Amino acid sequence: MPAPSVTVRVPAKVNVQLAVGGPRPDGFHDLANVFLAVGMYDHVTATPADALTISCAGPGAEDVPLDAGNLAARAAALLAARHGRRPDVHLHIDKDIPVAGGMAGGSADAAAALLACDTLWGTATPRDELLALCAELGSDVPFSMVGGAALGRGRGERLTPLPVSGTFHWVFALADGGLSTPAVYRECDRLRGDRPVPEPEAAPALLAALRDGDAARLATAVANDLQPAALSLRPALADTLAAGALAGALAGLVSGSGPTCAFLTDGAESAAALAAALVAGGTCRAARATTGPVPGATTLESHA
Ligand SMILES: C[C@@](CO)(OP(=O)(O)O)[C@H](O)COP(=O)(O)OP(=O)(O)OC[C@H]1O[C@@H](n2ccc(N)nc2=O)[C@H](O)[C@@H]1O
Ligand SMILES: Nc1ncnc2c1ncn2[C@@H]1O[C@H](COP(=O)(O)OP(=O)(O)O)[C@@H](O)[C@H]1O
Repeated sequence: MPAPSVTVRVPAKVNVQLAVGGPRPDGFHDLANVFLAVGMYDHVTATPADALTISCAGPGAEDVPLDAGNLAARAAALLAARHGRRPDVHLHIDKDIPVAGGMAGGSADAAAALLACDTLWGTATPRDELLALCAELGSDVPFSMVGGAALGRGRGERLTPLPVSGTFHWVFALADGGLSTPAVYRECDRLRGDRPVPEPEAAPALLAALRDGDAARLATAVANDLQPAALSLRPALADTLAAGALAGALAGLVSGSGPTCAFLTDGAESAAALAAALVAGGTCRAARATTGPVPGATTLESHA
């Protein structure tokens, strides 16, 4: 008999539109956040243990906290408390999503840990309760659980699924080091100064391009209100965006709070060529071609 364990695969995200409102009294910002889950994955494996412990392997693992501050650990502790049990589990995170990269790696691990522990412990938490726990853990965590494409309102946690035709081809230019999400929101506020900020709204043309699977139209509609702030904090990202445009991307933008840059292409071949050109140009640490939408957190193996 193998040791009882549950492995969950969970994808990264890109924000094809991120419209950011003014700061709220609670420190968050209202958003119109159009999420797309893309095929870059972390894997979280839950195994019974005497106490809640975490290990992590993969690129950037040295920057992932292994204490109670790890979002996956917080997820396990929250689920255990909800069911009045001890969080007696070891969580191993196999990381492929860039750490602090604007691709929701920590949120992904939190969603995966919730699903893995719920399966391992047989707690059978109803889906709507799992999603409420996700929202307690972080604004992006509900989307990591559901995947696909969705519009996030409020601070990004109130989701409406979006219809998408076909598959979009992306290249992600990975940067050295991360950017702090709160610092990027603060910089966004600072750059805006006293200017009035409109209510964030999803662009109808963008939603139509997703629905129709039209990459060329999507390319004209992608937008990220956090991009000026990310560029202000990390000016070298302008070189990465320029390199992608020069190499033929349909569109390029900073992913969420950055520093990963996302490029839309018209197919798998263009994506592979663009990734090679970006790496050869030397403006990024690595470049990865992949597609979206893909499903959210998914249980792969269960030996419970
Ligand atoms: C910017 C986005 C875009 O999807 O993702 P990343 O680029 O970080 O992956 C998200 O809004 C990040 O969501 P997430 O990383 O879950 O943020 P949370 O843990 O909820 O909040 C961390 C901090 O970010 C800021 N924050 C977050 C969400 C929001 N709507 N307004 C904010 O101002 C606040 O300073 C908050 O204290
Ligand atoms: N499981 C986790 N994976 C990655 N980072 C985590 C995790 N748990 C907590 N963190 C912390 O969250 C910060 C943001 O990481 P991450 O979620 O990868 O980036 P982003 O918010 O840009 O999408 C990291 O710098 C790290 O300190």
